[in-house]
Amino acid sequence: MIPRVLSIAGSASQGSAGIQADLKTFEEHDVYGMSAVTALVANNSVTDTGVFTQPVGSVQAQVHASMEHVGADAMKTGMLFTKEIIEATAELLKRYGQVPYVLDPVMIGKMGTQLLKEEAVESLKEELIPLAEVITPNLQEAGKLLGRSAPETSEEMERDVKELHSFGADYVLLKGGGLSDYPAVDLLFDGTEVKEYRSERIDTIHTSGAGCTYSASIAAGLAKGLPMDRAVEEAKHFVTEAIRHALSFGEGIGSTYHAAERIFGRKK
Ligand SMILES: Nc1ncnc2c1ncn2[C@@H]1O[C@H](COP(=O)(O)OP(=O)(O)O)[C@@H](O)[C@H]1O
Ligand SMILES: Cc1ncc(COP(=O)(O)O)c(N)n1
Repeated sequence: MIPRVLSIAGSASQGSAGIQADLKTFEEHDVYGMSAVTALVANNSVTDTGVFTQPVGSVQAQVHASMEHVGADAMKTGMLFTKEIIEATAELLKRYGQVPYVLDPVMIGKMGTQLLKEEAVESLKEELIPLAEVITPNLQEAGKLLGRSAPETSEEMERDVKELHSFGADYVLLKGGGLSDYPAVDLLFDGTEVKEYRSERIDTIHTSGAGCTYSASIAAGLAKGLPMDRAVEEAKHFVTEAIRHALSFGEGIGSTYHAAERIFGRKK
């Protein structure tokens, strides 16, 4: 049977991130993608209230529908926005989530939109992180979870990836995309050993959806039965090509190109 992956996340109407990035990424990995939408994010220059949260019952109904009709080999969560949705998601994962679970602790979008309420950070830490096989914070998210400023050097990244492991996920993947003076280095910690995933830094501002694409790609790899280090390695190649061939539509931060690896291959 085709591997199946469910993403519980927000809709990013402009197509680069969130559920849209997840489903495009799942398709590129030949896995069957499903979604439970937590909120619709439609920020633009015309409206200033661009986040439309789903009621908890809607998120529950979507997960029940996909799990009862299809089932899943892996799950991922992205934008969860409220404490109530986080609590409901934790219940759903306990009921259905006996499969690898990738938690992307989405907090702030690249355009500056708040994607997790401040008062929900503690619930994320207490209720969801202990259920995760892997969490994939960026530098700012790592700082927020640890209650201090974001790491600014590779030494601080190494310190933080180790501390984050005590929150209860099996693995922590700390993404170093935000360290602009360094190559794009991410650190994976399993409680014993820190493993490094490195690519060259691509000179672009168009990285919207990079984190979503990376975590969705990891979830797809795990659904196919890859061990964590291989799933991350494959996903790192996938997201690097998606950034290399990012799409600029002329306004603001453009989109990672989810089909890049299929169309252009991997740069040697
Ligand atoms: N300019 C870049 N060139 C190459 N890789 C990058 C670049 N920016 C980010 N990455 C990589 O993209 C992935 C997503 O990371 P990051 O942008 O830090 O996450 P997020 O989108 O959650 O903020 C990581 O593997 C990171 O190293
Ligand atoms: C609905 C939604 N979810 C997540 C992100 C984060 O995107 P990124 O992968 O660029 O951090 C986003 N911008 N919108």
